[in-house]
Amino acid sequence: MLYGIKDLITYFFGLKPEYSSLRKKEFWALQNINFHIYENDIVILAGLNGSGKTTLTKMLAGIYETERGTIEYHTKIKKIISVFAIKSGFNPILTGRENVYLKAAYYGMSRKEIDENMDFIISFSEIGSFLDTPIGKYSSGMKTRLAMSLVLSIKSDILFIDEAFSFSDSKFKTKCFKFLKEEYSNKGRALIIATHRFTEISDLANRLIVLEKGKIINMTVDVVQGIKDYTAN
Ligand SMILES: Nc1ncnc2c1ncn2[C@@H]1O[C@H](COP(=O)(O)OP(=O)(O)OP(=O)(O)O)[C@@H](O)[C@H]1O
Repeated sequence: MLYGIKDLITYFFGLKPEYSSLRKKEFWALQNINFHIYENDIVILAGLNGSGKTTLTKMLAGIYETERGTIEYHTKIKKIISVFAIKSGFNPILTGRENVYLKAAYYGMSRKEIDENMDFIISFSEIGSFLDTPIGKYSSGMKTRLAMSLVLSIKSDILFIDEAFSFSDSKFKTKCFKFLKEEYSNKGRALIIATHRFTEISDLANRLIVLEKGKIINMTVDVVQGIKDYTAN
């Protein structure tokens, strides 16, 4: 916390903190990371708790800045959507429908865009008449369904998903994976999923990146073998 305050003060005066070495108790959350994401890539980010998946995803999505090194986008990218804590941002006293408008605004969507996407969201989520029920009465899985249907309705060039399927039933998960494959494997877009449930999505991905203590320890196009090696170790 002390370092954070010191750094904030430094930033406040328009400077960037530069340290030649780590301060006491600091460590690199990510180090020597180097890879490309291509059009039509569906990449699984795997790794143990604390290996750096979320940090990397947030950096790629532009939420965290890099302290060293660069992230370059070579193609024209109009929309990047990143999904962390899929169920967050819902207001329990508003209905599902009202919450869709609220949450979609966080993703930068206009009212017109949401109106256009609403039919898809209703049919994909399959929550039926619950759409006009306060979301506080929803189960965790129903909230996930609604939030995920909203995300999938948005035509993003790059989609980052961090552990978003935990509360979904297997039927909905399968439907999402099928949709993601159709949408992200051949339309010039890209999908990056950080997950511990990679066996469920091994068919979906064309690349696997395994992180350990902030470093890439395996990067392979043989996703099935990569997952076998990862789980064996
Ligand atoms: N805001 C933060 N401040 C300080 N350290 C952080 C912060 N966010 C993450 N870390 C640290 O960075 C490391 C990587 O965390 P990260 O959340 O990226 O791991 P992860 O692979 O996504 O883990 P999990 O599988 O548990 O979600 C961890 O040691 C974590 O404690």
